[in-house]
Amino acid sequence: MALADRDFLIAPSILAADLARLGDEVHDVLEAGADWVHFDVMDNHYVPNLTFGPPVCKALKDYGITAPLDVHLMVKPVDRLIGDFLEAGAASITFHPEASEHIDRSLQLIRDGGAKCGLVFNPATPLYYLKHVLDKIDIVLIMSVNPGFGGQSFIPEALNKLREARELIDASGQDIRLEVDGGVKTENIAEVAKAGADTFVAGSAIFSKDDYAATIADMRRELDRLRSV
Ligand SMILES: O=C(CO)[C@H](O)[C@H](O)COP(=O)(O)O
Repeated sequence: MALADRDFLIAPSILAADLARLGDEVHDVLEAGADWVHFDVMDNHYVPNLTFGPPVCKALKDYGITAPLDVHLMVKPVDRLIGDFLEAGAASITFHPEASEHIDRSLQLIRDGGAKCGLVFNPATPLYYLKHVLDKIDIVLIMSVNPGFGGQSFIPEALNKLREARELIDASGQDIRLEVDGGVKTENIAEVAKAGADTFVAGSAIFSKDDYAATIADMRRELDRLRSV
């Protein structure tokens, strides 16, 4: 899809929010203009960190959050958490192909539960699996850091991966979002969009600032500027 026609979404990662005030933080960032809420699930097994699970996702729904909750599973095994996240109100669930015993089955479980599904690729994981499931996914998520921690620097090689994924998606003719996660900020968002991304996860770049609305507006200005060139 041509850059000018792309609909860009900003998905703040709650990993960087003040977790003691999570409901308010998510409310505030949505009021500030965010589109999705990115929900990083880490299990201290697939990645060396531990975050939150389905009860926290449900608590956000119960708090009144209606924006899509974009659940990124950094867990192994994958399947046994899918049902609980579907029940908790996840709008989309993505997982790492190498963490799933049966990729097609995991995708099917998510779709059967009515959520959007997708695959996540770490910086050194090839897009190899993609071609077999392009007609069955809604999201491709490219990690631009090694998963497990917020606040890391963007790995430049991810730009090549984004270009490659964009070509595959466009050639497939499918309606698939190309999401990017890790080290995305106002200063690099245009370059990342130019490489093909349309959905931007940003944690520390947004939550470390006092004014979320100004930060998100700055990001959108960068994206608009790129679109108008
Ligand atoms: O999935 C993640 C780490 O595994 C985070 O979502 C990601 O790193 C975003 O944080 P930041 O914008 O601070 O880099």
